[in-house]
Amino acid sequence: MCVGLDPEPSRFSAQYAGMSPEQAVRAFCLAIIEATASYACAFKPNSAFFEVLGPAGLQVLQEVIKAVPAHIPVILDAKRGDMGNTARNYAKAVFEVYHADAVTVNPYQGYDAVLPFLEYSDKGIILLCRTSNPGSRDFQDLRVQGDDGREQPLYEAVARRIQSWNKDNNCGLVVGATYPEELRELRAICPTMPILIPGVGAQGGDLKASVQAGVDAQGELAIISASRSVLYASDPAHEARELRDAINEVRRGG
Ligand SMILES: O=C(O)c1cc(=O)[nH]c(=O)n1[C@@H]1O[C@H](COP(=O)(O)O)[C@@H](O)[C@H]1O
Repeated sequence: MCVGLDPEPSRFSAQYAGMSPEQAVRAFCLAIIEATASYACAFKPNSAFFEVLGPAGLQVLQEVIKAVPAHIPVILDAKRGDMGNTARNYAKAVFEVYHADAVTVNPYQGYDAVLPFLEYSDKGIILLCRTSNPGSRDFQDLRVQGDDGREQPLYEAVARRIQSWNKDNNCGLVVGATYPEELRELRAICPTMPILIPGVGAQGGDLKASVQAGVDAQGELAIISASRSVLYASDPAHEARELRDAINEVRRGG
């Protein structure tokens, strides 16, 4: 169970009223980390919610990442993707300025655009494959000829190609919980890759189907991520524990 940190001050409770947006976001995120850390396998701050605060937001993002206990990985959700020297700067920013342990990357620009991230061989590079939103069908479902010569949806071709990029065993996939059938296919194509699975909770993804389809043969490596359903619950710690327990029950065959 990964807690997504997507802080929206307009949704905060009254205790944060009177603070500046950046103070409120800092205090809110630190409180969420403290309340949920014992149930979380990872935290996933989404950079948009910090960038929107202006320069102070980037400072807050740094502080929030630092506040996560050292044994829990931080996935910076920034969905980066650009060519050569730009990608090098994005990768350096993510890993050397913000000190994230992993990052979400858009693979659409191809290998050379992802390589600057992959070269951080001790960091996680989690590549968008089958995203959770309804519009993911627009391009990701298009039929293409894959490396194996077979016609297949683009998301499958992406997953197969990423297998060949995974020389340092540091790649993962993003597959939405809203598409459990596709998740099952992708787990079969990538049996040993971690899969980040957002879309449970607010987006209505099927938790049981996603866990069953997303885990590897040992019942591991499915990172089920929820943001709003945990952050804005009346008791985030309770919500996080319930989600963690529900995931583990399915892993045990429940
Ligand atoms: O990369 C992601 O994390 C991501 C991929 C995807 O396909 N769908 C998706 O919702 N996300 C992110 O996961 C979070 C979902 O938030 P909730 O719907 O509130 O749980 C947001 O930060 C999204 O940007």
